[in-house]
Amino acid sequence: MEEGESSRVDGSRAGESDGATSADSGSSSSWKPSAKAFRPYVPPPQSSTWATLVKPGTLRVIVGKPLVARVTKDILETFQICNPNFKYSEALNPKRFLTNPSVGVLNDGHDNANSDLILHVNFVLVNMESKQRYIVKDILGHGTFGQVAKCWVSETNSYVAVKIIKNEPAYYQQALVEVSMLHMLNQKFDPDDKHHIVRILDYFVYQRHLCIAFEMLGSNLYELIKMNNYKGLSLNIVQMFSKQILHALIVMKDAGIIHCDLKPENILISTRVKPPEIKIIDFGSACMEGRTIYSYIQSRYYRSPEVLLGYPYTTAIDMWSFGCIVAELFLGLPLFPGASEYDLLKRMIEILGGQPPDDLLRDAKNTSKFFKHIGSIYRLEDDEAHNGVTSAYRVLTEEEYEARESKRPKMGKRYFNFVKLEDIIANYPYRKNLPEEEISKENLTRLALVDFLRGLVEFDPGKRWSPLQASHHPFVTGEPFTCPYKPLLETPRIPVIHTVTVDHNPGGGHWLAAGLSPQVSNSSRCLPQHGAHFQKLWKLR
Ligand SMILES: Nc1ncnc2c1ncn2[C@@H]1O[C@H](COP(=O)(O)OP(=O)(O)OP(=O)(O)O)[C@@H](O)[C@H]1O
Repeated sequence: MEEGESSRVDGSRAGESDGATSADSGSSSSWKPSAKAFRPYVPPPQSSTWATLVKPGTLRVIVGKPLVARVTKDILETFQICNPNFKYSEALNPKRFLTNPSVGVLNDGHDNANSDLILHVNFVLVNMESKQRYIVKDILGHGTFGQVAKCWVSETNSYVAVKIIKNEPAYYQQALVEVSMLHMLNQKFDPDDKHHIVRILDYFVYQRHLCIAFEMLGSNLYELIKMNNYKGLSLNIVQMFSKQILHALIVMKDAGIIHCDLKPENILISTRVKPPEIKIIDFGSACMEGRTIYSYIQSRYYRSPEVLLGYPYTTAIDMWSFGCIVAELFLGLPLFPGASEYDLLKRMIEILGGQPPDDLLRDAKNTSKFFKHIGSIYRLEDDEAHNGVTSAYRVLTEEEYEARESKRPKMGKRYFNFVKLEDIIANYPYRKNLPEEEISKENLTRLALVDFLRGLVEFDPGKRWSPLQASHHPFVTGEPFTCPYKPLLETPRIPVIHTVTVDHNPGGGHWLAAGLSPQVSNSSRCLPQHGAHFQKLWKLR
C-alpha cells in the first residue's frame, strides 16, 4: 500500500484506474463494473439491485484474472438472465469515499467535522454560472486549505486538478488571494505560459466551498527524490530545474509577489512535456511585497533567517528557500532539516560558517530568543571564511536557550559526514556510473554549485542574490565556471503600488488584478576575484 493510501477511503482504495475507465469513456452509461467489486452470484430473494448484490471483492481471491474478465463481460445481461427482477441502478452503487472522515456533520451533511466537502468517486462539482462540470475521480493531495481532487472534464477530454477549500471564512478569504495572485501572474506576467507557474483555469463556489481548477500536473520534487531513494539528482537535472524555478521567481519578483512556502512539495513536474518541465504551485500563503501581514510563514526546513528572527521580509525569502531546494536536489536530503527553530539556526550557522549580520539582529523581533547580546565585539569562530567578521551577538547555548524558553530545544540528527557547505558538496558520493573522464568536469560543476548556493543561502537578505542575478550564474547558464560569481547590481525598482483586488463573488465573474509593469534589470557578469573563499573552493578540486 502506498503512503497516504489508507487515509483516502474508508478502507477501500479509490483507484485511479477505476476512475480512468469511467472517465475515459466520458459517460456513465458505458461504466464497466470493476472486477474487484464482485462476489459469486447468490440468487436474490425478490427484486434486487446492484447494491444488494455487490460487496467489495471476494471473487478476485477465488478466481484468476482471465476468468474475472470473462465473468465480468456482459455481467448486467447475465444477472438479468439469472433473475429477471434484477435492476441496475448506478445511484445505488456503494459510494467510494475519497474524503476521510466521510461522515457528514456540518453544512447540512455535505461537510465532515474538518469542514471538508465529502467527496466520493464520480462526485460532480459544478460551476453554477458556466455549468462546467468536474467529475471527481481521485484525490491528489490534502493540505491545510482543503483537498485537491483529480477531476475529469468531458468537454475537453482531460483531467484537471481542483482544489476544494474548506468551508471556513479564513480559508475562503485566503484562497481568494491565491486566485487573484495566480490570475495576475498568469495573465499579466506570463500570458504564454513560459515561466513555470501553474495555470489557473476556473474558480467557483460549490456547496459553500471555493473550488479552484488548475492544470493537471504530476509528481512533486520531494516524491521524485523519494523515488530516487533519497539519493541526489544528477547535476544537469539540478541545473535544468534550477533554471526553470528561477524563471518563475523572476516573474514573481517583478509582480512583487512573495510565495512564502517554496519547498520541493510545491514544485510539480508537468507530465505533458518532454524534457520534463516543472511548475510552482500553492500560492495559498503568498503575499505582496510591502504588505506582509504574517510572521509565521515558510516551512521550517526552508525558512529564511529573517523570518526565523522576525525581521521585515521581502521576495528574498523565496531565494533562501530556493537555495535550500537546489541543495536538496543535489544531496537528496534537506540542507537544514531543523527539528526546531533553534536547531534550524544552529545548522545554518554550522553549515554556512557565519551568522546573520548585526544590523539584522539589532532590529529583528526574536533575536533575544536565540542570541545573547554580549556588548563587546565577538569574533566569529570561522573567521577564515568570513574574513574576520565580528559581531556583538553570540548564539545561545542549548542550556541558555532552555533556561530562557523553559524547554529544551529539539535537536535533530546530523545526516552529513561533513559540516561546511563546501565539504558537504565536494564529498558527496559520485553517481555510480560516472565515467572516470567525467570526474573533473563534475568537480568543476560542484564548485560552481557551491558558489551558486553561497549567493542564495546568504544570511543577509540585502546581499542575497535576486532571481535575475542568480539566473546569470555559470551553474545556471552552463558557462565554464572560472571565478566566483559577482553579479552586477540590479537597477533599483521604481516603487509600484501593488493592489491585489479580490473578486469576492467568484463564479465566472470579472477578474480584478494588480496593475504592474515588469522592471528591466541589468544582466550580470563574473568578475575575477582571488579571495580566501575562492582559493578554498579551488582546493576542493
Ligand atoms: N495542479 C496540480 N496537479 C496535480 N496535483 C496537484 C496540483 N495542485 C496540487 N496538487 C496536489 O495537492 C497537494 C496539495 O496542494 P496545495 O499544496 O496547493 O494545497 P495546500 O492545502 O495549500 O497544501 P499545504 O498544506 O502544503 O499548504 C499537492 O502537494 C499536490 O500533491
